[in-house]
Amino acid sequence: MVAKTLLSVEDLQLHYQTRRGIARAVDGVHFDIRANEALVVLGESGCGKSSLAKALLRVLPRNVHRFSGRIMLGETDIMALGEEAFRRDVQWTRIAMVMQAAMNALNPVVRVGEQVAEPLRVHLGWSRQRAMERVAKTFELVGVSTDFLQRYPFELSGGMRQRVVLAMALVTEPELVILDEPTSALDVLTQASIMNVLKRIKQEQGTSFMLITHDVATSSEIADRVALMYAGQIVEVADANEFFHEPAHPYSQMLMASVPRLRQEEEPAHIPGQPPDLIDVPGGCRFADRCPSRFGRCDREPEPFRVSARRQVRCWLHAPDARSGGDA
Ligand SMILES: Nc1ncnc2c1ncn2[C@@H]1O[C@H](COP(=O)(O)OP(=O)(O)OP(=O)(O)O)[C@@H](O)[C@H]1O
Repeated sequence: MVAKTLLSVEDLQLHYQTRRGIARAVDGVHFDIRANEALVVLGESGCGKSSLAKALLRVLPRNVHRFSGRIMLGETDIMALGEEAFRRDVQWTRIAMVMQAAMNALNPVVRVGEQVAEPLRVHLGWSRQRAMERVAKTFELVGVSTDFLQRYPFELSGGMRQRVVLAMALVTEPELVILDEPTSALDVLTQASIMNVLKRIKQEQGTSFMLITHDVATSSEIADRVALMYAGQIVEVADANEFFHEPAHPYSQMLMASVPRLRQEEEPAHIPGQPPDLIDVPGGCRFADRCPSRFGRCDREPEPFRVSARRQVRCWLHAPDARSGGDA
């Protein structure tokens, strides 16, 4: 049976006003996430991954110039909700997030059990006792002994602190948990144990995850699907197996060729050039300057072409008429 679509995003835009001009951090993004699915969002630094996450949870800075598009969460059109309804019914309760470097942002003078209870107390208005019972259950879920409830953050290792912030995101039993670079500050063994925790939670709780990272190796651990971002847009979204073994977009292909592998004889490839400035994005395909397959059509901006039921590629090579010649 095909799982239901949990989140569906169409033409999402998040632009910032800056002194130099408008930064188009998220610029026409389309994708969906199914129930009990892990979508990994990959991309180079600065391509808009965190902005995409913040747009979904509506945690926006003051200098937003434009925030638009359509986001359906189940049957709810969450873009149509006013601030108060969004905060009450969606934020931290149906969609929760582990922000980048969250484990370093724990309050040093509050016991971790109390901190994890906060979303239940603040957003759901639960009593202290009821909240602490749920926190204890969530600690077990993420593999933290309940003896740690009374501890302060500085008494915990990095891996344990990361599990605590994960517990904070899971404690309200949200349908979607967004994780922004959840393991980048951790050693490889701790990273692997956190990924195992996520996999187990996904299996046991049916939670959907959107995991943001620039680390292809970590992402392959958990990904059911992969979305690759470039210059504020998703250039390819595909089932993980297809993405890792037969990437379709030229940028995806170059990215996969650049991943170092153990015992590899030849040097991993590198992608020449730089991503464009988001304040001054070129017309046409944003990857064209770095693309070895560039051709005539790339002067116009491609749309995301659906090449199969589960795969979209924003590249003219994959336009419906490209295989029959097009206007190349
Ligand atoms: N509040 C803001 N005001 C202006 N520009 C911003 C703001 N936040 C992010 N940006 C810019 O938007 C672009 C996308 O940033 P974002 O943090 O979303 O990218 P990212 O892919 O998550 O990067 P990283 O992997 O380094 O965290 C960058 O050019 C960044 O400088």
